[in-house]
Amino acid sequence: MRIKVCSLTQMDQLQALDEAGVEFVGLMLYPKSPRFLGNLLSPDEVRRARWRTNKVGVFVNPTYEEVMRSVDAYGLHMVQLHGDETPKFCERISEQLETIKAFRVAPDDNVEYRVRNYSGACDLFLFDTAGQNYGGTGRKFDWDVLSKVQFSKPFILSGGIGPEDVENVRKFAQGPAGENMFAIDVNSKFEVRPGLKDLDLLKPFIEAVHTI
Ligand SMILES: O=C(O)c1ccccc1N[C@@H]1O[C@H](COP(=O)(O)O)[C@@H](O)[C@H]1O
Repeated sequence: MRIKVCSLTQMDQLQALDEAGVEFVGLMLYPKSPRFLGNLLSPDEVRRARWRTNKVGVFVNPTYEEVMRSVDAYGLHMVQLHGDETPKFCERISEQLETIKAFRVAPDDNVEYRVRNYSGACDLFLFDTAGQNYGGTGRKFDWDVLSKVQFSKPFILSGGIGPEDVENVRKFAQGPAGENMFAIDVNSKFEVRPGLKDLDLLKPFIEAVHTI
């Protein structure tokens, strides 16, 4: 199973995750997040780095110009839209580069209905847990709601996934929704503090996830 590690703010951590074979790393470009990249990394250094990992810019309700400026500055490979972006906006971004549309799932949500207008407007769906803020809740939603959905796009499973979840992810990947599951996404459960990951916790987890 592929893995995305979100909200990195240090060059040495990005380097270590690339060496660990992480497929996607997230750069938090939403200024209101406690994990906001701000000027913690040099865009030039990030753009020039020769990593195999894909750099994903994470945005909440950005303008088209903001996204494109960051794509150029950091050399982003993908964009994750984690707010209330319309299908039209997602489509405009996805004409330029691979686009992940995030959906924050609440109890009893009709996921199939929520995603219905986004099939042609993005490349991947991401399912996270609904909360007071836009993301980084550290809480899981009921993954079973995905088991009944007829998916038109592959998805990334997100929201509160932590070091103890390898077997839960394995079981879910073997179930009815598993064939559409493209990757998992981890974030706050592996933090020392917002923006700084505990690599000792992450590395064995990454290895285990890669066996799924
Ligand atoms: O982490 C944040 O601060 C954040 C803010 C705004 C939008 C998205 C955010 N993070 C995303 O939330 C999910 C799940 O995180 P967690 O595992 O529950 O901490 C992840 O995709 C992050 O990209």
